[in-house]
Amino acid sequence: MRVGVLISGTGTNLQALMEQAKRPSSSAQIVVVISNRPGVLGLKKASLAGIQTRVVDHKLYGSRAEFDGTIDRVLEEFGVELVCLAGFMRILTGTFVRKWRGKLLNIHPSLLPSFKGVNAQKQALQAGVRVTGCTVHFVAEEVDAGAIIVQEAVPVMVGDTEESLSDRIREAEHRAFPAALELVSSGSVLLGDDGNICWKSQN
Ligand SMILES: Nc1nc2ccc(CNc3ccc(C(=O)NCCCC(=O)O)cc3)cc2c(=O)[nH]1
Ligand SMILES: N[C@@H]1O[C@H](COP(=O)(O)O)[C@@H](O)[C@H]1O
Repeated sequence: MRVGVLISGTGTNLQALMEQAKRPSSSAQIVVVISNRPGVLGLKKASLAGIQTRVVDHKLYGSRAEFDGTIDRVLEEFGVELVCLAGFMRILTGTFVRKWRGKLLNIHPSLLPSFKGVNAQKQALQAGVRVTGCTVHFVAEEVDAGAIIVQEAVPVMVGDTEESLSDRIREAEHRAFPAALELVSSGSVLLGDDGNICWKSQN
């Protein structure tokens, strides 16, 4: 399946997805990486891997609709069938999310539905939970509320800072996101019409 990855920064999740897609057994082929910010490290990672990159700078657009419309045009240009949000930090419009329903995956650094939104790791520390983690989900219009595909638990250690916890969660992200990408690109998992996860029996 032809995959597009949207990034905004470092691209450590992108790196994990690219390594997964390179494996011979993978059903995914990453064909384009799009960043809403120019010059980020993730773009260099993609180029080093020989993957085409595009920058769609949200600051150059008068509206979210126009920004999303340009992203959509690039995805269509590359014949993308599945989109991964890997550290992508712009909220997408309902029109875009509806068009790509069931073809749009996001990674969030908490066990949803706990700790939605930005600074999820900080919310976990402030709540005093002993276990947090990461979630890969289908993107719905409501932020961080889509059907859950894969989760991985991560322990909170005594003395953890936002940084030490984020590093530990990110290691889990780099396992969870590639696993979810395979499940969806191989057709094992899809988003049902009722909005719930549907696991296709492979026999
Ligand atoms: N409609 C829809 N779109 C999304 C876009 C990105 C992400 C990634 N996770 C994100 C979750 C939250 C934010 C956020 O609140 N950023 C500050 C406002 C930035 C802005 O003004 O755009 C960004 C990405 C998830 C979603 C989602 O669940 N639904
Ligand atoms: N979605 C969130 O964006 C952060 C940065 O991701 P990356 O740019 O290192 O892939 C990660 O912590 C991820 O949970």
